[in-house]
Amino acid sequence: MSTPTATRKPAGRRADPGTVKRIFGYVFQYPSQVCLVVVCILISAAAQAGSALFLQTLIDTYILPLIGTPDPAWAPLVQALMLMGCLYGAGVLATWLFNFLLVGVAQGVLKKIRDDMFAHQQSLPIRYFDSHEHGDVMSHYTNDTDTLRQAITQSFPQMFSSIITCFAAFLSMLWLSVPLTGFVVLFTVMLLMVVRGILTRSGRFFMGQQASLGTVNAFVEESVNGQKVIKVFNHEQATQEAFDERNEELFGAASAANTYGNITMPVVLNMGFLLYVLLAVIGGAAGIAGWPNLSLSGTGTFTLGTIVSFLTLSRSFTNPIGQVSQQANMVLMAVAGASRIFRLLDEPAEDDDGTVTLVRVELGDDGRTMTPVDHETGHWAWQRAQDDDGTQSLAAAQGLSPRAAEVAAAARESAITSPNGRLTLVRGDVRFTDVTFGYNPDRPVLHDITWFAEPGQKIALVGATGAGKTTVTNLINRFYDVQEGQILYDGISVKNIRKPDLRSSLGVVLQDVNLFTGTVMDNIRYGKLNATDEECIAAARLTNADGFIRMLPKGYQTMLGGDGSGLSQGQSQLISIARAAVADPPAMILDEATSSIDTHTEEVVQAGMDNLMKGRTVFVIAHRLSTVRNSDVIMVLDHGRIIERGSHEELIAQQGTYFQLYTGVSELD
Ligand SMILES: Nc1ncnc2c1ncn2[C@@H]1O[C@H](COP(=O)(O)OP(=O)(O)OP(=O)(O)O)[C@@H](O)[C@H]1O
Repeated sequence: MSTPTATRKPAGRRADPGTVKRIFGYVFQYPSQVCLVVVCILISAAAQAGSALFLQTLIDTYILPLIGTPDPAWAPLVQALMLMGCLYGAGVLATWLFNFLLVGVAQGVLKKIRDDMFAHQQSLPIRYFDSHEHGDVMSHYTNDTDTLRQAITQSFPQMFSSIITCFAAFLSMLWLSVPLTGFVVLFTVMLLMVVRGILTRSGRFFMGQQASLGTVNAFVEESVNGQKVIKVFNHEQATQEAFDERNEELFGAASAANTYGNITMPVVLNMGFLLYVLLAVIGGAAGIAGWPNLSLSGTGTFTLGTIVSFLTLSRSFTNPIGQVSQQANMVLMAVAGASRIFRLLDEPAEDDDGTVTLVRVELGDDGRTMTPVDHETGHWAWQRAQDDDGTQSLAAAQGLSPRAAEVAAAARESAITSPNGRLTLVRGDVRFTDVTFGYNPDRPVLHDITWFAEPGQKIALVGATGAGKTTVTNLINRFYDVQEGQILYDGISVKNIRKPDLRSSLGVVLQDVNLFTGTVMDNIRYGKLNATDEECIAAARLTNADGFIRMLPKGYQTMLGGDGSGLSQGQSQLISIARAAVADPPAMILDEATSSIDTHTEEVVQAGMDNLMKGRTVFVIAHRLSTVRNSDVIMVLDHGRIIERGSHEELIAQQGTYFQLYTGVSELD
């Protein structure tokens, strides 16, 4: 099946509204920890402001009176210092505790998000994977979640803590002098305007940075997978250039975002120093002139203690603004990452309106009575839901074209249904009527296809590359749904069969073998998770995989890498055939399943397959026409249309396209 990268969607570049709310939705799943964190942050901020405020008393009440005193009493000063130490200690302890708690909360949130993402990913339709770059999807689990971790452990708490500290410092400053506080506030408003200007510019670059990171990831993943092809075609240079282009884009977005991000703190710090100097001058002058301080604590004059304390508080007031703006950059980045994560989570899951399920049945002597059972019997049946009187599951005549209605009636006629009408024996009777389909609805790939497979037949689909053979099988197992026409499976519209049941009735072996990390035995057992070792070995024997598996260093216990490393392509294919065989499904789709197996082995495997599929329907797609000779029906597809249909002998006798292809007069093009 072709999945051209060009059709894949680029990553989104704008954060979605409501993202922060959703992040907090996850965070508040840990209510007690979050409450404790808030309390600790409050304690830490109060300790900071309290100790700064205490400086005034310390200087004016405990230190200045001692200056010039011949026999100073140190005890009160020591007590005051100890009190201040306790204040600092409480602050440090609270800060440590909330940081400690946040690590647990953040990791819990990330685990939950990864779980949700992976679970949702399993429910997404094939269309999603066909249209999104795989590396980009993967970067949701790495880069995007990492930015979120930073936001939860650092940015959000620090922002909250900064706001509280700021507020506490503000009240404390009012306590010391209202006019000086007014001056600080005015100065801060100016500072905020500068910071806002910087942040507005950096915000959009952070989203771009996350999206570019996804693109770079996707490209690296694609190049690692395609390393051999790159080398064979000497495309190292071109690949390098393509990578540089993407890397350059990432560099641009990241530099822009971080340049703006990184200048915020220095700007705030330097303006803070300026304020510090201005306050020291104004406070000092006011003190010398003896101006009233007009404080909330009662009007007095500016003492040395007041000025020192006020200066410290002014730092506690402006520094958090710098921290907030610094963290705001991180938050913007996290929101960008989280937006991408939530976009994946919001992708509509594969819909499934099917109600008909697949059950194993014991078949009565009359050939019609069916009793659902748990064990293997070699017979399956489609079971209608309790509330389905047949109009939902069986192909209803209404809304169908006359031809489709006729086919549906004929299919119903030939279906073997239990006396109570709830069970229909699975026989592998598949009928396509007037099916038109395009991956993009505007560009049909299959045009008005009508064909049928009788139970137990081996149906071969042949035709040029891109003719639509794989697409036909994609429609049978409902990776995609038809836009027009109907597909019946034992007289039941495939749309009415629950997708998992439909798919477990169809064993699929693809040309692109995907093995998973694990032993050979595990990989075969993937076809049926509760299969015993004996069943797996029997399946391997049947498909002729047993011989080479026993030659492997540890036989069935040999570990395989996810890419089937250590095996030849043909051997990987044999394992995937054994995997399908162990599932023992009622019908099978073999899409170029034996293309990498030598002709001799293929004959043996084919014999095993024929054995396995006796009495069941098999759909075979093969370019090697010798392998489809013994099919009951061969259909020749050309540009999405069936142009010939018949047995090998019939088609040869017709001397049409198949004859030309078979005899080599014409090539598949
Ligand atoms: N996921 C997809 N998205 C969009 N177009 C697709 C997709 N898969 C296949 N196509 C297009 O549909 C057409 C039929 O493809 P299909 O894979 O069915 O051909 P095929 O006959 O199986 O070819 P081959 O013998 O090369 O496997 C092609 O033009 C192909 O480009």
